[in-house]
Amino acid sequence: MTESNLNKAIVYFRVCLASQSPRRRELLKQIGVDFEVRPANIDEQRWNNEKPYDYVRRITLTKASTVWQQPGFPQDMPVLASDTAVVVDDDVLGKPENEQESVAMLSRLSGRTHQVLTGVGIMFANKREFVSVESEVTFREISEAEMRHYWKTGEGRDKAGGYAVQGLAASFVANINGSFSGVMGLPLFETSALLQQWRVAMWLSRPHS
Ligand SMILES: Cc1cn([C@H]2C[C@H](O)[C@@H](COP(=O)(O)OP(=O)(O)OP(=O)(O)O)O2)c(=O)[nH]c1=O
Repeated sequence: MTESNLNKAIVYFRVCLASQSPRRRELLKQIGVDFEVRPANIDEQRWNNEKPYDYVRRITLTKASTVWQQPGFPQDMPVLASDTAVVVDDDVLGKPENEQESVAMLSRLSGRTHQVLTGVGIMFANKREFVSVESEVTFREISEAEMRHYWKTGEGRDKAGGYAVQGLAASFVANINGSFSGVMGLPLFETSALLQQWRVAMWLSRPHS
């Protein structure tokens, strides 16, 4: 394929983002991808003894396939989905529903390093691909008063692990080793590489004159 042909292929590659997350929308926009949004709304319950990686992979691919199978979904558009898990001592922290849960989660993260695992999946017809990125995030010690104040700001409410690195919780984060965008919900380097691979594969599978 010549470079000019590949550039033409880029023009008609639109994806569906299977997510209700405003962060994922913002991040995908940042790398210039043309997309529409259809949330998957699936049951995100973790199975007993399911390893964090297996959990993130299953949930990511279930989000993608749920949207792909929606009645009337256009069968010429790939679906992109993602899932983020905050992992501490092999436990996956969910999203806190009240102040008590929020304080309990932040107490587990205070003064130590945890992992944030984000998966990205893409699905088109019978093809699917999955990649994941694990980042190590180190929090300084956080006082209970700070945790309670943080809950009241509302920022931790719909976030895995009860915090958002892109907001006020940046002042808790002493170090990140990995992908900042991955911690925020969509690892941009890996997402863009995945889309680039697909762009080439889809271009090659089209009839050309
Ligand atoms: C750790 C962390 C998570 N988050 C967010 C990203 C995700 O929106 C959310 C993780 O929950 P997810 O279940 O991965 O995503 P979601 O339910 O918000 O959206 P959908 O399933 O429809 O795609 O937490 C941040 O915004 N910043 C952070 O620092």
